[in-house]
Amino acid sequence: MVSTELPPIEKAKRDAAYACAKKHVYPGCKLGVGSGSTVKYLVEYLEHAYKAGSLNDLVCVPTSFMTKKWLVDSGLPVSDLDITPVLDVCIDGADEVDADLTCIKGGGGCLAREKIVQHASKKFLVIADHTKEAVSLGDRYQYLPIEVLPFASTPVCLEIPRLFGGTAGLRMAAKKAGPVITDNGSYIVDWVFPKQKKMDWKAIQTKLADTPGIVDTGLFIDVVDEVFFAYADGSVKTVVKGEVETKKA
Ligand SMILES: O=C(CO)[C@H](O)[C@H](O)COP(=O)(O)O
Repeated sequence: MVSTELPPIEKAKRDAAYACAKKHVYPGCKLGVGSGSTVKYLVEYLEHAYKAGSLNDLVCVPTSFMTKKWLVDSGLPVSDLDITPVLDVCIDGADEVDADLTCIKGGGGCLAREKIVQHASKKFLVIADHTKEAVSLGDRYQYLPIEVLPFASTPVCLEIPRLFGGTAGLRMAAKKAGPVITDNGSYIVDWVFPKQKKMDWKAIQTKLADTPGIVDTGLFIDVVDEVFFAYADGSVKTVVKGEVETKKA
């Protein structure tokens, strides 16, 4: 659809996004749209398909300020969960995906809204370049983003290492003095977890979700229906709960 030469990693992100959207987005689809640089290519695909008339009556529910702006700038129909509380499909990126399709998300700080939109969707699909593929979480990406109410941030930073080891600290802004503020007005605590082979992520998620002040974590467990991993050679592998299929893009 777009033939611009891209660096290999960007091309892989685009291949993953296009392959997923071609298979799963249809006219009238109520679509949750994730956040991050891979999702930017999903928005590019949607714009072209919508303007070409092949995605009539599409409705997009964004997971972040940034994605909403991309959708609006692309002329795509934008809604929210008050108007469109039940979605057909949600497509999002990830920071790492393990062999059980458990994901770490939140590198862009949008994890709470991403999880809410995912939960509102009948199907959840992940698009990723090959650098996100792992056997176990922590193989490539060493920290878990956690959204925290500002009032609770110091106790939470102390409690997480006490419970599970590692270190935890506030994510600091790059072009502002002080912490990153999420779209919900919260902080992000990045927990650098210990590099153990077997972490019980379900138990960790339960414990963290029970901790006062934690809004949510970037762990997405047992919610992924299909992952699209794209590689530098142009192939795209889809993984559906244990079943793998690889296609040339
Ligand atoms: O969870 C996210 C944002 O909160 C993103 O989906 C994740 O960080 C992947 O981003 P990218 O596609 O830029 O690598």
